[in-house]
Amino acid sequence: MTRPAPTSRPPRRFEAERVPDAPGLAVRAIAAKLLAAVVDARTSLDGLLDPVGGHPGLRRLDARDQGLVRAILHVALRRRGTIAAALAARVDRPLPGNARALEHLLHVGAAQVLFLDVPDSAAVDTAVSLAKADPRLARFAGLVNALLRRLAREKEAVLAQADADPARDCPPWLFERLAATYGDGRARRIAALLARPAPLDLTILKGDAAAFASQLGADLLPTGSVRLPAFDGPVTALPGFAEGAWIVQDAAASLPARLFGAIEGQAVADLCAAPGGKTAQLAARGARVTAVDRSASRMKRLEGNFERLGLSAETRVGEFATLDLSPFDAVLLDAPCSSTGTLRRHPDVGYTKNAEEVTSLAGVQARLLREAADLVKPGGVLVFSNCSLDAEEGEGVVAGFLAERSDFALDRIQPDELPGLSEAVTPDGMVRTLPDMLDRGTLDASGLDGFFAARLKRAAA
Ligand SMILES: C[S@@+](CC[C@H](N)C(=O)[O-])C[C@H]1O[C@@H](n2cnc3c(N)ncnc32)[C@H](O)[C@@H]1O
Repeated sequence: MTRPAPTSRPPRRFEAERVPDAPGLAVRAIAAKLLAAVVDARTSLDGLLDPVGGHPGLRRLDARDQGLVRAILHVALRRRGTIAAALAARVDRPLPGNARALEHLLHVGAAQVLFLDVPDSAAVDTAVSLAKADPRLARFAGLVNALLRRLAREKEAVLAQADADPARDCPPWLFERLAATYGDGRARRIAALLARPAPLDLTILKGDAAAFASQLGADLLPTGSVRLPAFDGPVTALPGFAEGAWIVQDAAASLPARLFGAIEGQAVADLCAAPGGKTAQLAARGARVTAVDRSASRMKRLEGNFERLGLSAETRVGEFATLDLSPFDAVLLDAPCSSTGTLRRHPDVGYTKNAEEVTSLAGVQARLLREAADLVKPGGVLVFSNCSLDAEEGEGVVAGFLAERSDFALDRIQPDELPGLSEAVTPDGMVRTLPDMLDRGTLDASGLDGFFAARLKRAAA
């Protein structure tokens, strides 16, 4: 990248396509911009970080620097409450309310100082340089310097207190809902897990999971998934990737497809299929799968994944209720939801979603469940699932459906269907995983995504 020619005009603020190219500066400038996009404009981080369609400045960085941007953003969002409190405790008076860019720059600096293996001097100096280069922030450069240096000096004290109140790092609207549903103590335990980086879980599609776990020195979970708690490299380098032996999938996300039991040779529809994790599980177990998704680009990803995995499925793009589909022996509806159960992997969700959206998504799910039910043959099975922590999107949707549809009944899931995770089976026979389940000794090795699943059976004709 070449440096822009010197200009006599005052420096412009950095735009997406105009970022500084001194070592390390672009990384922090982009991180601050993307943090603003998530927190202020509620933009999904996945879209911003996408290697193809994501932020243009990010795409120009090399893989290592892209990784650093991702790491800064993940920890800045996951630990947002701790960072905000640590900064607030070290300023004499509150930062000016309109200085959002200053706040984002400080959060990016503090995330590195407190939680990442980045030299303090690099974190502080880049923040100060960026402040000086931005006309809105130049007058705060001294404050940025003093505040981040003080944070670096007092890091140990901050970190010693970081886990004292797990609720602090949970977006307040979400904590309120968790506490209302699961009680204050449980909500705090869930929040403590949500503040940790997620382990890497693999679902083994070919071969023996136990042998694979021992080859990798990984943890074989009682659910059958293989867990690498602190994996930080490219998954493509792991054995079995090229052979399509496994998919990356949280242990909780692997459960809904398992609830169908033996499905070899059956006609199974996966109606919200892309990018295809659960579709792959169904196809690997010998079902004749029809995969539907309304998103053509996500369906392309499913097809790419299936190529690597050496699996096949019929694919259809469109809203499933508008397509000409004949009824199936079994149907999976893994519905779009608020995704709050995946916060550990997607820490932006707490800032891009809110309580109103939970209610509106529950309405969408209720409609999709009604539509999906019509695609189940008499005597057939329908599994409804999503990755929300919210009862309104799970138990509430199923209760509303059963009140309307006398031709369907709950097919109760038995605790022994989820070995090692029977606590996730509710008294009504549904699955509700919570992030504080699946204790594996340490916080970083424990937990799983929040997921909901119910199995419904249609009456025989
Ligand atoms: C939670 S994601 C599915 C994840 C997927 N089951 C997996 O395990 O990889 C929800 C998907 O539903 C799709 N979708 C939403 N409404 C739809 C509809 N009416 N018909 C088909 N697909 C839909 C979205 O495009 C999105 O890909």
